[in-house]
Amino acid sequence: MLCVEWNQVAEMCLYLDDMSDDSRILCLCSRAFFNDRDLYYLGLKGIDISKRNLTDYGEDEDEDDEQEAFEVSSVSEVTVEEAELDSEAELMLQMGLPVQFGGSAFEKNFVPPETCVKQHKIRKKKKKKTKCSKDKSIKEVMDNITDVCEDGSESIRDGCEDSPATTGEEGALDPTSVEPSFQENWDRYWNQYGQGILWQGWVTKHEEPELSGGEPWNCPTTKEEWAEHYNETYWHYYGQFQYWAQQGWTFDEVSECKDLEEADKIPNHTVHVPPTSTESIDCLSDCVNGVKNINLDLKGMERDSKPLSVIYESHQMQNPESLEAQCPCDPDQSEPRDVGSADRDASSGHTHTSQPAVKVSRNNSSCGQTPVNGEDDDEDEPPECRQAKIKRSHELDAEENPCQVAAEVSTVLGLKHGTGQKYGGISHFKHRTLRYLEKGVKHRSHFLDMHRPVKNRHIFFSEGSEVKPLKSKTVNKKFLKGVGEASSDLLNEDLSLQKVEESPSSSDSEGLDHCSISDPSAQCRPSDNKELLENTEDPDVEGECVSHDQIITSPSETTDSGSRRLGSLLPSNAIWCSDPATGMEQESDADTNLADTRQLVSLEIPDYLQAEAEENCNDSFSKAVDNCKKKRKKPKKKVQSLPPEIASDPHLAKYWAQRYRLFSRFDEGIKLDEEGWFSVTPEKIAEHIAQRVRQCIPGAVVVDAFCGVGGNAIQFALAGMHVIAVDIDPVKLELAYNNAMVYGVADRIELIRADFMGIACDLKADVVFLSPPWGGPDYVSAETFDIKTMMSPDGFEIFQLSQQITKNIIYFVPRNTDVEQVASLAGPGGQVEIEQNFLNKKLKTMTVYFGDLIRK
Ligand SMILES: C[S@@+](CC[C@H](N)C(=O)[O-])C[C@H]1O[C@@H](n2cnc3c(N)ncnc32)[C@H](O)[C@@H]1O
Repeated sequence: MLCVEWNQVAEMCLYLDDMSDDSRILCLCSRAFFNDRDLYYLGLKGIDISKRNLTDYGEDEDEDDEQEAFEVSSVSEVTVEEAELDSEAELMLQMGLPVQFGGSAFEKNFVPPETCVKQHKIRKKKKKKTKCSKDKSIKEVMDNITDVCEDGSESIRDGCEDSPATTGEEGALDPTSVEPSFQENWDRYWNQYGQGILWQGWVTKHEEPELSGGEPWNCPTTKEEWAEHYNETYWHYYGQFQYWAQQGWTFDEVSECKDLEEADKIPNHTVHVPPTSTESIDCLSDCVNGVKNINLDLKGMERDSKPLSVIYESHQMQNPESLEAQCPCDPDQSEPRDVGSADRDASSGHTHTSQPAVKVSRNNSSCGQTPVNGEDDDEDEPPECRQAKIKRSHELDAEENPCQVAAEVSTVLGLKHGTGQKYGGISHFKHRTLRYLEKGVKHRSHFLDMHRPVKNRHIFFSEGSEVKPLKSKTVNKKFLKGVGEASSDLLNEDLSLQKVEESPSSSDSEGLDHCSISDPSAQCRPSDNKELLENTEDPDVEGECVSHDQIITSPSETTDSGSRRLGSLLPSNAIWCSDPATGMEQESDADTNLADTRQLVSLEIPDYLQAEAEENCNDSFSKAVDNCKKKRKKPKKKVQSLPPEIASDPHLAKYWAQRYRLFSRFDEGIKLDEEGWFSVTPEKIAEHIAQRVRQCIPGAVVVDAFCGVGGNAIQFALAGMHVIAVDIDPVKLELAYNNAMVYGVADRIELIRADFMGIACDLKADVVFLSPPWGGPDYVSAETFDIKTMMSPDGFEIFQLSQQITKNIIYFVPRNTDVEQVASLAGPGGQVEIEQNFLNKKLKTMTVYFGDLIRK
């Protein structure tokens, strides 16, 4: 299985100068969706995947629909979820999250209609049991926070007064007992947005809804599905709303100046959803009744399903972000600014004589923008469905709205347009066009988490106007830090730590240079690459070539003497993740290299939560959590004993829960060091990349220039490729070898210990895969990631060297990478494919393909 879904969403053209093909870089934007919640659940529950039939979890099934797959998974695990809630709550505590955030509310609350009533009863019963102890502890926590608020600054107090969490005793855990203000807010939200959300979701699932049989909620064939859809959507949004409300977020009522985004949500149909109580929406009948009064404009529907033919054009947009800030839509700006004219002046005399651009301008009369065509009847259509207009070149300047194009691309597609230096001497792009290749991109995108910037003024799924924040960020930060500390305490207390043997070695020690890992007795394999390697002047590269029997090859070989021998090979920061049976083999300070570590964002925890959880602590909360732990009557159920290096570092605990997402065969002896935990490519994504290469260039020789612990190299090998895996760190090579053995592909991977920058020009291969360090965990907090300045080594240099090997290059980059910068790598007249990788509907990474690897 490659991925749940792959599709091309847009074609972006970036023009250097005029609109000629020679000056154009064609950038295909695609999306790949993966679903590995099953593996995550396994990690949470400590189920050994190697003992389970993978098809139970949809692994080998043909999954056409990610959501469907998830639902199946949810249904099959409902009872387990119920039974193991305590252990999950406990784990969430250990992972630095308050228990009420344990798993998304949607995932817990969603049940298919047929089991709705039953599950509701179970839930109630379960709640009775667990509510008492949990609510007590949460109440204590909240009381403590209130204390802090009362002692604190006014801003803190403001946050406390308005926060539902601080005023409601039970609201955090029990949807049926949330305080009235929350329920009222939710009802208002749902009444306002529910209709559009429901319809969007339906349209997204059914590209061309069949309406011959009537409205989906009335039609006998779709009625049930609609009810499920309603239930699922309602609970999903309810969970989201509750979560964000607890964080102090609010939403805006739609005012008269409603932008088209909102209008797009409800294209020409009116929906009336009566106020919904939590009880009523628990039942299927109510689900159906709740949407009885929808009147659908069939004409609007038909219009919406027209094929796409829209191209947005931007002109002379050197700084999209600053332009966005100056958008005429901004109420603070009295005069719309013709940004194009400024640039026009700068490039005086420039005329647009090349091929006419096709353009549609979005109309928003409330924002003072003039419709391009003067017709109003397009206004209610989503932009991707509106009629395309051919525009003469001279019209461009007067009618441009570059800020909207930038905003469109950034918010709809989730792509970042930065101002970073371009590759190959390109100063900037003067023209941009964007054409959607997929119908309903915008609608679909609403259901994806692309980490759009969330300012503390709006609830994240609303795009309304400004409101004041209700929460105090200070409180929240302290609160979360407190959680982090508490979790650390819990970990240290709960899990017996094994004594760690420290390695006496240093990173300067000799290491693997260029050996085939396939042959245990191998000496350096004479190969083209080897010969060339010997010429390098880099002392690291010239490290002595060692035979395989100098390397520890499996956990069982890690005897005392083995450890000592390993110690001479490995740097002092090596941390071995042993399997639970063998325990830890080696650990030391682990400080080095972390600055260059790429940290994969926790796969379930919101980014900002992670960041905040690492800030200063709140002692009150720590105490409360300790109390909670002491008062719990039930004996604790350990999910699985953690390796000591995980147990001793709460930051790693979240990665442990995700171990099967990194390596589904983790329990068979996979080993990682600390950096490995952070930086390995999740298996589903690595598998997908490898399969793409296999399809384009079967049997290719692939250079994995920064192989790390082998996440990608293994998948390339599994896909039938020969892999030359390079890493500067000998520890990584040891681990990569071990992991390749686990997957049975060690004989297809050549390991080279070297600085890729030093040996690149000497390597020969069909494909180069680049997954360099992303410069530390902070990459994700940057608005836009600059591959030149934020990567180490310099991302441009890496690419330039790779081009000397082959044109078929894959660049694995952060999700917030400046797309114009990566596009510039293709050069004028060139092409590139930028693939966004979504794990469980969350944008995680981007994979950029060059050469023959682009899917046309
Ligand atoms: C992000 S990790 C690669 C992860 C890998 N794709 C995986 O799935 O396991 C980056 C790796 O690059 C290595 N590295 C850093 N600088 C290097 C260089 N100049 N040459 C070769 N490897 C380097 C680091 O040791 C690290 O293991």
